[in-house]
Amino acid sequence: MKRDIPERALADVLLQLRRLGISYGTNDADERRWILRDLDLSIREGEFVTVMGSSGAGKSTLLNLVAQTLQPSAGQIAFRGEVVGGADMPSNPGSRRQIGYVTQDDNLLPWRTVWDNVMFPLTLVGKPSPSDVDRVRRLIDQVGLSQWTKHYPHQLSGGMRKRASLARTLAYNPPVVLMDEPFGALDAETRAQLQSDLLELWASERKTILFVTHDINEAIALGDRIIVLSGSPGRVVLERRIDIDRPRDPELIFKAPTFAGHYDAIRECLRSAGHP
Ligand SMILES: Nc1ncnc2c1ncn2[C@@H]1O[C@H](COP(=O)(O)OP(=O)(O)OP(=O)(O)O)[C@@H](O)[C@H]1O
Repeated sequence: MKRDIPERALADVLLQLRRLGISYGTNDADERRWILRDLDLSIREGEFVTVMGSSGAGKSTLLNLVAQTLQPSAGQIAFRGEVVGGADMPSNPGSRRQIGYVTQDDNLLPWRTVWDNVMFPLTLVGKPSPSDVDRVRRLIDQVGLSQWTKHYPHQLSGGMRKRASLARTLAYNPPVVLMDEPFGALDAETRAQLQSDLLELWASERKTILFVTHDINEAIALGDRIIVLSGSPGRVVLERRIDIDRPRDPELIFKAPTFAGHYDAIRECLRSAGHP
């Protein structure tokens, strides 16, 4: 594996995957098909990690393991040094609440307004406090939907629904946010705007983000670090730190002096992994 990341002290590691693996099949170990195997990854507090890889390499599976919606077949997941998930452990609803998940679909509830959709996760855990309400108002403002709080999802554009979905995920303030190709279906202009807005939100909220994308420009524009998964079973085959200064403008990221070097290295790695 090509790795340009120095070994880091574990002190600032928020999330650690240790020899993580998942397989499907019969109970006979020999017949199981491993989707991910022996995956080691440490993610620092506040880090933005983008995940790339060929189709079927296990990117969504990786997010589902971190979200604990899938049970690993091997290895462990540690959060702030404490093991919260593993092959021999039942899933832990308490640690799941540390994780926000923005999926490819926005998953907004069609019968609720924007305001009620964003409030929804908070209402699940009790009566929202005045500070919760303030936070939701601020998030809706930050994603540019203040004029749309009384509208229903079907009255919004695709980009606006993504914004509402992002605000809803951030509403309960999870330290980790997983994003699975959230902007994949949007037109280029909307996508660039959402990327910028996401970077602003990330800077103000200081979340730790694990973001899956098929778009090399997007991966470079957003990430502190890019990892590429490949193979069957999937493993990390490239890990690359993106040394481009922040704040970044996703639309002009190609002008950064080191952009071409990153782009070529990632493209080459994806090509040899069978990515079109
Ligand atoms: N329940 C399951 N049983 C068996 N195999 C599964 C199951 N779920 C996923 N897989 C397999 O796991 C592999 C990884 O799937 P995953 O969706 O994580 O890939 P991905 O990298 O996100 O792909 P894409 O880029 O196409 O979204 C695929 O080969 C898929 O067929």
